[in-house]
Amino acid sequence: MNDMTSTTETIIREDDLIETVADALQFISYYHPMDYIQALGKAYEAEKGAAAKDAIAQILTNSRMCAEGHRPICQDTGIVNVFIRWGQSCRLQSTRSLQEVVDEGVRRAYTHPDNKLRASILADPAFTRRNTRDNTPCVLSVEMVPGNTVGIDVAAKGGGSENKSKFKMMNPSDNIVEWVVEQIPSMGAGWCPPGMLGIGIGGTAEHCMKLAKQSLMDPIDMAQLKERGPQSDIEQLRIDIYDAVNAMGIGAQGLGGLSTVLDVKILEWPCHAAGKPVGMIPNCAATRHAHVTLDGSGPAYLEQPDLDRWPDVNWQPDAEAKRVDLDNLTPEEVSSWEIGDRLLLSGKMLTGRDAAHKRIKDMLERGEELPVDFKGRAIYYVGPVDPVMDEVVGPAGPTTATRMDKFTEMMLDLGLLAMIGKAERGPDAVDVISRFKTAYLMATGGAAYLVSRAIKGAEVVAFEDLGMEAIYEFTVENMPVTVAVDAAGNNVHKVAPQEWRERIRNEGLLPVS
Ligand SMILES: O=C(O)C[C@H](O)C(=O)O
Repeated sequence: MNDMTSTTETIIREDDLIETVADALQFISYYHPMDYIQALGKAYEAEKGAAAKDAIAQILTNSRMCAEGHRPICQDTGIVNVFIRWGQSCRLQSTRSLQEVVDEGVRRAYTHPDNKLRASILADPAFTRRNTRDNTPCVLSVEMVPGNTVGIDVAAKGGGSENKSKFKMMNPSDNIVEWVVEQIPSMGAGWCPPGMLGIGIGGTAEHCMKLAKQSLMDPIDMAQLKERGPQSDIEQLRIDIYDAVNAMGIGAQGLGGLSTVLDVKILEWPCHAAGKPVGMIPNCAATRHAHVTLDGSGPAYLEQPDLDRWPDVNWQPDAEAKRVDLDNLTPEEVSSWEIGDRLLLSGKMLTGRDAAHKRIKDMLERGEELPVDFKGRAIYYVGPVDPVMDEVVGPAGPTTATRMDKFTEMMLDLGLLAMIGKAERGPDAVDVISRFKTAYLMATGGAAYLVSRAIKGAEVVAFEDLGMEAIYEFTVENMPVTVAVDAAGNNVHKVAPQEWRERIRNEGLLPVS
């Protein structure tokens, strides 16, 4: 009962809130929301770009594997965002703050022994960047509302998509569609399209960003909206942005294609006459959120989805893919690869991401000897989830390679032959790659559990204190990757979206919905 006039107090027990948050976070770590997975299934059917279709197939296959195996959809199990609508007749029975109680739920979820999730949260972000080890604290927003229930939205937001958030304090007459279209190229593919765009309009600088994030909690309904037609200016704006962004041809993982966004969500709030604040936050292929309601009767649990409703897509490696023996990799072989080539990697590779690269740089500057020899090796930009049961490693998909651009010359100077990550490389990194006649390969972001099946051995070889950011040596068997930058300096993320933008325009290919 959600009764404004109710005088009875509802007691929300601390344990019930903790259990509810923990259960919801475990649930969303392995079940995609049904609306997302079905919209992605439709995008798969409609997709005409072969590389983008292959990437979507990997994401769909990964999604089903995670739903069946109860393991995380993505190695980046996110920063927890919790939105609570607290009914004013409810009282939390606890001596701890609401933040502490919700964080206890986060802690319990992320350290669950059967499905341990990755701890990605670092305290002291500007300086020592210490991992808090249990993914706390979450980012909590509370709104007091009439009633005697507590509505909770939990989301686990990936870092790659959060990194691409945008904000502009617009002039009142500025055009929002034009601004969004201007931002999209600078977002690259690090936000793991196809996903959603959440947009907040109005309020103040900080409030429009919160609205943008909150809008992503709504289910995907663009197909229904287009079918029934817009009934408000905001709905028309959603459609205009959706069509304009998909016409850009960026496609899944930036590989060129018809589906870049599956939906555009907008929330608005009145604002000052002098401005028009607009915030935009993309959500990646690992879209994870759920809604639960507490009414004082005990913990709230989410209903298990019907796995038969997952699209029937079973990704298999391309029969034409080139097999690569990493243990005998030569500069000549690397130079022979061309953008778009599908490779199946076997043998040993090193891993390393942000913190490891920074430490290597610091050690080189101090003239210290590195603990690992990179000569002739391939490096995979990844921070895996810890293994459970008989796994050698948990889900281990790629992280955004662009963040490693500033270290690329240093690493290639150490003799590295190939890099594996996700999304595009910047122009400087592409120049360095072609100057050193090496290559950048991409794995599919959002297919972390599927990728981890190719990893047969994993051993930490340096910087163990960095946790998931340590340097591992992985032994892989037929790990699927695509050549994204070749030794000649060709760049798939530059040419493919261009080609698809023209095809969409010239052949009248309608963006899917
Ligand atoms: O942290 C990660 O593993 C990946 C990150 O979400 C990214 O997309 O770059």
